[in-house]
Amino acid sequence: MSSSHLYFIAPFRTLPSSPSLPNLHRIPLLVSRSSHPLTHKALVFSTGIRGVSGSGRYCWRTMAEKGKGKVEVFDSEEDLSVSLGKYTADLADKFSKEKGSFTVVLSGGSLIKSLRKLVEPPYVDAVDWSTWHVFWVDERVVPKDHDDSNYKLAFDGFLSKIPVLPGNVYAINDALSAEGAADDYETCLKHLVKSNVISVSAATGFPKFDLMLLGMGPDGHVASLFPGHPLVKENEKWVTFIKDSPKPPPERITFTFPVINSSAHIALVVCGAGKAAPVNAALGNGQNSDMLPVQMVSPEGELDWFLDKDAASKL
Ligand SMILES: O=C1O[C@H](COP(=O)(O)O)[C@@H](O)[C@H](O)[C@H]1O
Repeated sequence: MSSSHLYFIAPFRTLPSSPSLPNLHRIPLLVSRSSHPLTHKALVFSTGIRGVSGSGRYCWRTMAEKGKGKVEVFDSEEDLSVSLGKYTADLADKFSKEKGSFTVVLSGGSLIKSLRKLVEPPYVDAVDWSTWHVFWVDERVVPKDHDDSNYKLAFDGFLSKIPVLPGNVYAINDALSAEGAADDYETCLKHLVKSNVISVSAATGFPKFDLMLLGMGPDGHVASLFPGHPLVKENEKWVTFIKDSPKPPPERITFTFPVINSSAHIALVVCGAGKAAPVNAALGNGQNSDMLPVQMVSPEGELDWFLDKDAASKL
């Protein structure tokens, strides 16, 4: 897709209501974006509940393969960040009202920049930050003040700008080895499960976080789970470590797929043409023999893709 192409499909309300719509994504593209009277920021592809997401936004809800989740494609990273801010704030509000807490898991990398709207009005003042419990899906084994630290990235770009309770921010212990830090983080999670801060999946017995905000690397890695690495198959540990990460720095700790996939909600946030190929591998119709880590993200809850148009350009 590109902005110069015709790629509007149909406003949601014009779609037939039958749940058996076959492969709507194959319907020829119909209307030029610029010529249509309604404004829209995104196309929404979904396997989920039918409905319009946001005012004036066209929704294309399909009955495509289950497990791929809802996909929103934004004109720009700026538009994506506006939507991601609202999505995160809405989920925080929902879980905080339901159970008095909101457990959110951050990635490193470009994800943190895409959370910038949360540190601006209205969210910075309106969100009840006291209910937030913040975790990392992966961390590099470096001191917390090191430029490679995912904690530092999140602190500088997000956490230092919101009144989250310091005791509710669960960074890894940077005084430990990779093995030690992974064990320590898993022990920390187990305590928080016991004290009911973190829920448990009835289906899997693994911790069930309210929201995981995942980025994806250009090779299709998520967290520190890299293509072809045996760690992608870890199915017992909650947190594990890697000492030969293909992306520097080599030593990291990471949540495992059983934990990632026990989440109530996962947002996969991907921007840039350099990531279009793995996005297409995950969401396109082609078959590939070796599953990329991003293709193994399949939560028991809801999966929402936030793509800018460059990341979606091969779909
Ligand atoms: O190394 C990492 O990379 C991924 C992707 O980062 P991005 O900058 O390409 O968005 C990130 O999600 C992960 O947390 C991080 O440790």
